[in-house]
This record gives sequence, structure tokens and C-alpha cells, in this order.
Amino acid sequence: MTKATGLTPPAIEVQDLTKKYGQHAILEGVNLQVKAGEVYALTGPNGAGKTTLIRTMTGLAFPTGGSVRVMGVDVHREGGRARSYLGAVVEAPAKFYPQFTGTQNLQMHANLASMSPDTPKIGRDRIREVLALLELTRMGDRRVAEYSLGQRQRLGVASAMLADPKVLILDEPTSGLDPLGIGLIHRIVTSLASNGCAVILSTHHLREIATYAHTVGILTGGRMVDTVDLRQRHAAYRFRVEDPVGAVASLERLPFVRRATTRSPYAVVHLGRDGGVPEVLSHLASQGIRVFEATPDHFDLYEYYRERVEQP
Ligand SMILES: Nc1ncnc2c1ncn2[C@@H]1O[C@H](COP(=O)(O)OP(=O)(O)OP(=O)(O)O)[C@@H](O)[C@H]1O
Repeated sequence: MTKATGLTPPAIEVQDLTKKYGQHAILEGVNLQVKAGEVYALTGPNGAGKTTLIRTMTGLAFPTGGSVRVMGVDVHREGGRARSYLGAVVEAPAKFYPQFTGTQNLQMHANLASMSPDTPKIGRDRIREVLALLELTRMGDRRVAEYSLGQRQRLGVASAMLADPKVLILDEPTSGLDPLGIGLIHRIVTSLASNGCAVILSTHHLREIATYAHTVGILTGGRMVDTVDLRQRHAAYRFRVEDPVGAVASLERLPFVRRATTRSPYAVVHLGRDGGVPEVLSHLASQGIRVFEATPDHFDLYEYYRERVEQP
């Protein structure tokens, strides 16, 4: 299994993507990269261009400029080969034939996927497996017309992961799901990513996504106004000290401190890989700086998003 490293090429790479409808620019100079094993959440206000970006990434829409590569293959030049790496639900819930059962619909998807020379044959066992993963075993032999919105939503995810894609793209996979359904999608996405799949999903559920996405892209007015690396945000702590300014000046010199700022009465410290809270505490003690409290400085993605969208 490929683990994401600094040298690993991205599983999906969007470069300088522009999309116009007539004279109206919907996407302007959008760049993003997602590596194997990463979960990338795409968010932004209604009308920001998320669905247009997802449609373009999956090859359903053509860009006016720029490119999309999946596993190094251009989606718009070599669509068949690129799509053999790709599973997607665009404009959820996915469309299924209502008169056929969930299993029959998945079988049709499997047959279609297997027509590509680059995709191995998908057997009945795999169909049973994805139905079970999405907790749809009991619904498998029921007509899709009888499915609830949430069940159709889950069937969409089942069909997208059927061919074991290297890149999974899901447009609002948790909209319409109940809390248990949302938890299920989170677990599945996390498990796929830990097995090396690159996952991109669009969402408005920021506080949920903050618990398991690695990166969040904020799209506003067709531009990617920010890309937030949540893994780095999680390594922040605040220390209540007598002299936050003096503490920050001293901590900034430490090699494992990436950034230190004051938020009186706290010194807020972003830690690198090779240092932790005990090292900060012992350093402050050695400098004669008393610490009254040390606590994780939880990053509030919702507050951050609000600031970025209100003042892009
Ligand atoms: N086929 C089309 N022709 C013209 N304009 C379009 C077309 N499709 C989308 N748009 C416009 O592009 C903009 C972005 O729409 P899009 O659906 O990509 O936004 P979104 O971020 O997914 O929104 P939401 O969060 O509401 O789903 C909107 O202003 C929309 O009206």
C-alpha cells in the first residue's frame, strides 16, 4: 500500500482550472492536490462552484482552461483510463433505476465498470461486501423506488466504491443522512483513506468534517480562497503564563516550535513533529516562566470559515 509522503505524486491534481459558462466565470484558477490516504473536504457557500468543480474533476464537464489528472492521467484527454481509477457520486443522491433492486443496480454498475479494459471484473461477493459496509444488506433485494433518501445516498457511496477506486469523489455524501448514517460515512471514508484511497468530498458540515478530514479547501466565488491543513492545526496548545509576550519570544527560538503567538493571558504554540507539551513546559520552567494551565487549543473550523468567507 502506498503511504502519502512528501515524494508521493498526488492521486488527483487540479491545475489552474477555469470554467466559464458563456462570459460567466464559475471557476477561476483553481488548484488542488490530494495524495493517497488523504481526505480532502471541499466547502464554500451555496453557488461557490463546488459541484461545477466536482463535475469537472470527474470528467462530466470540460474545463475552459487548466487540467485535472487522476493518478497522472488527464481526465479530459484520456477519460476512460482516468475513470478506471475513479469512483464518484456527483450531485447526490446518485441516480439509480427505481424499478430494479439495489443489488441489480450495483450489478449494472459493475458490468459497466468491467467493460473498461483497465478495471478488473467485479464479482457478486464484492457487491455483497459493499452493501454490507453501507449497512444495506437487508435492502439489497428491494426495489430502489422503496429506498429512503438516506438509503439511496448510501447506495450511491456503495456504487462509487465498488471498483475499489484509487480516488473517491463524493458530492455532499452526508446530506439527508441521519446521525448514525453520517457516522457510518465518516467511518467508511476514514477506512478507505487509511487503505490508501484519496477521498474528496464536498460538504457544508464543517464541525463534523474537522474531526476526520486532513485538508479543507474553501471555495468562494469560484476561487480557492484558502486551503487549511487540519493536521497542523491539531498540534496547537495554549499555555496560561504570567508573561505571554516573554514566553512567546523565548519559545519562538525552539526548533520544534513552528509558530508561537500571544492571546493574552495565553501563549499559543504550534508544535512541529519532534516536540511536545512536556518539552515546552520544561523550557518555560528553565526560563523561570510560571505556567498556570496548558490545554489543547482547539481549532474551530466553523469560526475560521466564517471569517474567511466574510472577508475573502
Ligand atoms: N450549466 C450551467 N450553466 C450556467 N451556469 C451554471 C451552470 N451550472 C452551474 N452554474 C452556475 O455556477 C455557479 C456555481 O454553481 P455550483 O452548483 O457549482 O455551486 P455549489 O457550490 O455546488 O452550490 P451549492 O452549495 O448550492 O450546491 C452558480 O452561480 C450556478 O448558477
